[in-house]
Amino acid sequence: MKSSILIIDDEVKLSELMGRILMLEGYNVLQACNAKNGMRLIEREDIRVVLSDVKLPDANGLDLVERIKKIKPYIEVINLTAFGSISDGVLAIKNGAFDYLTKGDDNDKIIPLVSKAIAKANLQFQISEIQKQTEVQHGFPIVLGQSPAILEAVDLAKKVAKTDATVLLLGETGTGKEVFAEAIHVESMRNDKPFVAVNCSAFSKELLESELFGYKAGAFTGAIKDKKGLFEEASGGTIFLDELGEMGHDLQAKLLRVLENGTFIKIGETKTTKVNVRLIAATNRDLQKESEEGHFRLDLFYRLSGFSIVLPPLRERVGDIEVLARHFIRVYAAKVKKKAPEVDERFFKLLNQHKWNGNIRELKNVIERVIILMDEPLLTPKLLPNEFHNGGYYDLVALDLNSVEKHHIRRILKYVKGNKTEAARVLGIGLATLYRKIEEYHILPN
Ligand SMILES: Nc1ncnc2c1ncn2[C@@H]1O[C@H](COP(=O)(O)OP(=O)(O)OP(=O)(O)O)[C@@H](O)[C@H]1O
Repeated sequence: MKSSILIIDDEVKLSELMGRILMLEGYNVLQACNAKNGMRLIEREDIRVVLSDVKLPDANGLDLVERIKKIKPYIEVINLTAFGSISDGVLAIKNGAFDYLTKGDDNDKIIPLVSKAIAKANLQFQISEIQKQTEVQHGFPIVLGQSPAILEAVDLAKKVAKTDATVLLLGETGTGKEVFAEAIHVESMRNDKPFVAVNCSAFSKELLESELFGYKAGAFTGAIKDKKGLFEEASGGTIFLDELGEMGHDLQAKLLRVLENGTFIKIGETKTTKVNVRLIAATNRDLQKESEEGHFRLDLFYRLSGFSIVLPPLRERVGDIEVLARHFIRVYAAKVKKKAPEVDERFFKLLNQHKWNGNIRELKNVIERVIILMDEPLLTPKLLPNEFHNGGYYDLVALDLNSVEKHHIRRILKYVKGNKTEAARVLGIGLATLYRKIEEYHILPN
């Protein structure tokens, strides 16, 4: 894409000549004969460099630098000063201009100077875009949405963030439990210390213990030197244990001890280690039921459930789907360096009707796919996968939710040629959850 340059000068002939020189260099050139028109163009157009005369009919070009930077800080301004007016040039740079050119005298300097200013402005523009995206990725602003259910969850989370209480986040897969956990950490007094997230289902039971609590050299074959566990890594900060329901009974006992008195014993060690870590746990399983059935320690369940926050599934916050979708559209369009597209209203209508079993993660993936597929700056329903359309996959099978889930898992397993790790990633669930569902639904290998 060509970079745009704006020339603000009431001397039309000179400005046209400069414009032609710059156009021949491949730039897109816009012109304004006074500050008012220039500012209007700056607001409306994607301009990176401004060449502005110092003596404009309605303003002083030196003061314009500040006004421009106020609305688009990445734009670089080059002031055009009258012959012999060094003081203007000095003042221009003092005011934040990139440089100055003496009118009629510096024609051979224009191109290299503009090219340097463009390079700097483009870099600043990219940085400001990245900052815009990361700004919303911390704390509660990231928890997008206005539905009563999510506002209530945010309110609870903000209140508990200021304390040191253990928090249990409950909600289906992809509802944003990890996003919430990090937001609680960011809003807490511990935010200058680490936030360590662990997905318990990603490790075997034995490995999980050594990951969390570490071991002493010689504790088992292969334990060549002492290893710090993630609890120690999170020292002073917060540890987030996702899919906690996957943890074995022995480890649950060890976790309870850390919660009760802040100590644990490393594998192969005899003395205790002390840690000061806040715990946030999450699960998409019914821990109360599992505790009553003996699959989860009741004492640990009581200890954890002191402060629980339920994250609503996306289908219960339909009003937020468009807000989230628009956010992901902006993020993914920027990622593939495309301009954020317009969106056909029917596109949102289909999104609102969808069941979203994979919740926000599913929505995010659908939007990423759509942005990759789009080849015009308009999102239409035809870019959405089959299951969004009448007569699509789910309508055809039209079965109860469990059958649809079973059918879908089978379909994905076939798609990834039986690779369970890949299937769990595509489905947006933990590996252990996938194994549990395969067993539950008696899904046979293809
Ligand atoms: N409010 C939000 N705004 C933007 N993105 C979000 C939001 N909530 C969740 N996401 C995105 O959705 C995806 C799923 O979120 P997250 O991992 O927090 O869910 P989860 O409930 O922990 O899922 P699981 O139970 O499967 O681990 C992530 O990619 C996350 O960035």
